[in-house]
Amino acid sequence: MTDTTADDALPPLVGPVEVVGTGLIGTSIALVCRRLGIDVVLRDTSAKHVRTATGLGAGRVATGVDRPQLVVVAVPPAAIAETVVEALQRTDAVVTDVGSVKSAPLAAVARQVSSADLARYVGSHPMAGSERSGPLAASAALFDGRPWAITPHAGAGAAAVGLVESLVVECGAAPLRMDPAEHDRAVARISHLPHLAAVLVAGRLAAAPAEHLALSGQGVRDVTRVAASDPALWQQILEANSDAVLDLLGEVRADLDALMAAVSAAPSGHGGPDLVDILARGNAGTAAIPGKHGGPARPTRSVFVSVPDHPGELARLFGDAGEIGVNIEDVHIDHDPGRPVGLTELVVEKGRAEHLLAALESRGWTTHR
Ligand SMILES: NC(=O)c1ccc[n+]([C@@H]2O[C@H](COP(=O)([O-])OP(=O)(O)OC[C@H]3O[C@@H](n4cnc5c(N)ncnc54)[C@H](O)[C@@H]3O)[C@@H](O)[C@H]2O)c1
Ligand SMILES: O=C(O)C(=O)C[C@]1(C(=O)O)C=C[C@@H](O)C=C1
Repeated sequence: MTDTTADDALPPLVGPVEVVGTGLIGTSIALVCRRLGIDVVLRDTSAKHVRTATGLGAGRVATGVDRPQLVVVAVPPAAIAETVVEALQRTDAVVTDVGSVKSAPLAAVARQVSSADLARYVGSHPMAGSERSGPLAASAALFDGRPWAITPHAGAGAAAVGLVESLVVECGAAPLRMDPAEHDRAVARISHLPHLAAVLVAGRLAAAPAEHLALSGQGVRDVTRVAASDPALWQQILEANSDAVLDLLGEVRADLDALMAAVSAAPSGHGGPDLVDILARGNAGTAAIPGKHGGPARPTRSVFVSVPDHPGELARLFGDAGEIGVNIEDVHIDHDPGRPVGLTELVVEKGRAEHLLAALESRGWTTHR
């Protein structure tokens, strides 16, 4: 894997950019391009999605005479290869796709186009998204600071690779060049297995007694968020990467057996050494996840603030944090049923938390230490 990039050496993205698939990812990319003043043309098998995306200001409906500089294919995984082939044959543009799996679509495209056309195709994959689908979930800020894999094949043209990297940089993401097969093994571990773990945990909730669910706190929400994603999309992702996913599931099956043995061996339910080793391995895994901006994760601390449930109060809290000079790394908002306040958790750099607490209190905010 290579961290790129010398921005000034990249070919400029001037457009038009054609986006095929105006869902969450396609419309988000289109919004970024429009913000840069680039002409964006939109295509989708769903006329409703194109209408919604144009209504959001993401671009205009494609015509028969557009000459795109770049085509971005943002359709579901099973439709990627045929859509990339169609774009390579219909235009003379550079073509990228944003699909979650890279090797299988590349192999299918390579079987169907000439090597000259294949040189204009460069796969990519933004590591940003949501459990929501469709254009209404889109945001121009979706890719800010996120990794975005670029997975050129051996015959890809240098200018085509550079143009795709320009798109990634313009979207505010961090480009990482990777071999397609290595990419697929990586996402099996850092995206597909976590998704399946969330699904298994959330599946245990589906028919749970109401009095169990009434106790739900942040832990279960943190672990299950992505399980709310579109099952049809994820079926296609997992089928396209089944070998790498199955290898990991086999390892997890062995881990589960070890975990069950450790729990049952624990003296009077208090956890013996094996159990604590397994739990500590989880600590090591979470510590290994790089921080939002790459490199090791910076230690953070949560600052809890009560926010009155009135229009403008959250904006005032964020404005105050900005004036105090503390960067908010993440935010969670919990509503207290029956009370006109929300509990807002601001995740900030650990060393800045005390300063933020004191400064917010001096401005009249109710904090929880
Ligand atoms: N959802 C995520 O978090 C995420 C993140 C990174 C990459 N991806 C990848 O991006 C791609 C799009 O995912 P999404 O979340 O935006 O899905 P989405 O369902 O929000 O959007 C997909 C869009 O493609 C359209 N479409 C379907 N078949 C088409 C076809 N043959 N031609 C033209 N349009 C077609 C649909 O109508 C829809 O508007 C997928 O390949 C997915 O693997 C998703
Ligand atoms: O944040 C989320 O909701 C996601 O699931 C995003 C996520 C991921 O696993 O990180 C999911 C699938 C995509 O291929 C890329 C990104």
